[in-house]
Amino acid sequence: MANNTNTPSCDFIPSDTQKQGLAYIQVDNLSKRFSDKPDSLGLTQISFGVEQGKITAIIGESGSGKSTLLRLIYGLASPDEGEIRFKGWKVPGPFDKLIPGHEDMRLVSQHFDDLNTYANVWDNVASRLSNTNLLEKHDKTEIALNSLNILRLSKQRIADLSGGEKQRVAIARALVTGPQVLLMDEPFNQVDASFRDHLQQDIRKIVDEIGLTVIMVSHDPSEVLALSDALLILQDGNLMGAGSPKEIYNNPPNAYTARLLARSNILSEEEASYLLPEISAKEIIIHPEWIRIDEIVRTTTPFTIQNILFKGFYEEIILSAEKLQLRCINKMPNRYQLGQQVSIEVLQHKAIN
Ligand SMILES: Nc1ncnc2c1ncn2[C@@H]1O[C@H](COP(=O)(O)OP(=O)(O)OP(=O)(O)O)[C@@H](O)[C@H]1O
Repeated sequence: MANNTNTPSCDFIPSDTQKQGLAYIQVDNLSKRFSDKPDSLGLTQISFGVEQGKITAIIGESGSGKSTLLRLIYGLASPDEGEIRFKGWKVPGPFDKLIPGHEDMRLVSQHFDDLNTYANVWDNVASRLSNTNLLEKHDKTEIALNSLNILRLSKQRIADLSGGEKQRVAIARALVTGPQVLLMDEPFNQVDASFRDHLQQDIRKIVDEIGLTVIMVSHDPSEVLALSDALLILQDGNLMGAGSPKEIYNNPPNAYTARLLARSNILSEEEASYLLPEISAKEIIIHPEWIRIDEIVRTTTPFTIQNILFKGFYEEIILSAEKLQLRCINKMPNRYQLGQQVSIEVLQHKAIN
């Protein structure tokens, strides 16, 4: 579906020249403020590159600037400072074009605003294509519906579909014109857990088969860790981390990232001195699975099991000792009782200075 040429489409700024040696999508020193909302943090001096044919996920708390960043990449808003380049060319902003939005990209928004509720699935997707070649229009629509596994829903009205099915139509509608970049804002928001996995697998398959580049916004750590090739972590408009999910999860650059991805224990130096007296650092990150419970009490100041939360095949255990409280994972449910005293071993930690 995607067409991978290096020449600019008609989507370029006439005075611009193509810069060489940049990432497929290169964001440099990007800042955005909203004048009608002076207290809003917008985005502050963000720089990163996006690789072609990969899934990049932008994750952060609500209001951290995820959707703003996606809209800037697409060209629906213009930066106050910095620039965004796609294949070396500046992405035109809303004042550079009659219809904002880069021609080689498609944005699937959170609320399916794009779909015609009363038209059927086929027409919603086919209507993106011109009537100059009806056979080609038919084939492309069929391919797009097939790739999202919704060909069987062709005759159904959008109004009669589930949230997950609507999401599939919205993606098929975005892909039918063969964009090179697909931007998705919270794509799995309205999809329940069992359908989510299938949709994620379908998206991965499309990315691998046609070399599509995907940038998606999410606030769900399990989703981004499982699906993305690269992660961008946003907090209050600042880029707090960038890298592969494994790298960032196992070696979080800061406490915010660790809390967001792993619901980590973040200990102050004083708190940490109780557990890891040999470490001197401003903060110590300990993921819940980096703690091992030892039933034999080996110290004079043991931990007490305060709470045991049933999570299916594992338990989340809350431990406390003096002022310190820790969350850890127990993969052998029903082994411990509330109030039981235990020792713990910290298998791994990350010190932040
Ligand atoms: N058009 C706008 N005008 C004024 N303020 C805006 C506009 N768009 C976004 N903001 C503000 O910018 C900040 C970032 O918003 P944004 O929607 O990008 O965050 P987000 O991380 O996507 O949040 P959520 O997860 O809740 O969707 C917020 O304070 C928001 O109110």
